[in-house]
Amino acid sequence: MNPVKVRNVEIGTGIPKICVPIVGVTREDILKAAREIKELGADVVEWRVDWYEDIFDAEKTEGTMKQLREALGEIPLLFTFRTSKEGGEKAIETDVYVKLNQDAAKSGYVDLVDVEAFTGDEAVKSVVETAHECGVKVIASNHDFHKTPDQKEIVSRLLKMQELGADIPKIAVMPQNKKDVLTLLAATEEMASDHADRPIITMSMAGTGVISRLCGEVFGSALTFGAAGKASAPGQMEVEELRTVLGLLHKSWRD
Ligand SMILES: O=C1C[C@@](O)(C(=O)O)C[C@@H](O)[C@@H]1O
Repeated sequence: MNPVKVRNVEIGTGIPKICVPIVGVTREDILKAAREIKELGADVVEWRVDWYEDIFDAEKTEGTMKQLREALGEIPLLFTFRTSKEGGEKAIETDVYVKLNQDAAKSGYVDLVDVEAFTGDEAVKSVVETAHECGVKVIASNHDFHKTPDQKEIVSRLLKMQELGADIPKIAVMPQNKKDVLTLLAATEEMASDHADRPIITMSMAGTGVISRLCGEVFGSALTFGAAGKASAPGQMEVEELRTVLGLLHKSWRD
């Protein structure tokens, strides 16, 4: 397993890292959330730019990104445009999406970018290439807000992300019952133990899947999303509670 180092945070070793999303609409809201998260503490902050009202104005976006970087100090920043196809707030053309991510990587203000793995292989590879040239890490992602694919399919999607050159493959799926949560956990364990040469991130969403956001250290998910106020997906716990549970499990769990 090769951990991924961003600033002072090592993703892929020890307690799963906590990533807190910012889902503000205005620059003011976004910076306010950043200051609050800095107080609360987070290993990584995700800026969900699909919520931002000026995301298609390159100048304003760069200005907000710069201020966000300053507000966060040394906390690593993940830039994520979640498309409406995968549960996000806005639709976007592929070429605009690629450029947005490449510009973010080139800005020097972000440490990681999220690229949706099913954007098209060439598009994904070009984001990965630019990001790596800029020293920025890439999380490839896939979301199913309706169901949980079978174990083989989940593993094959994560493998595809690894093959496309992502530093961290990620998948979020919706359980329709408790067995679906077990399927996600089994796929996580299989991928982490047998196939992955890098950290992975997985979660089963909503209340039914909440256990999957807590047990990453056991089954092999390196990072978990926790909310500071407004959650960016169903099932996220509040950061402080999440940190407590992860710490308690870490104390007693041995492989
Ligand atoms: O990909 C993910 C995971 C997520 O959907 C979750 O379920 O916690 C939350 C999103 O903000 C993030 O980009």
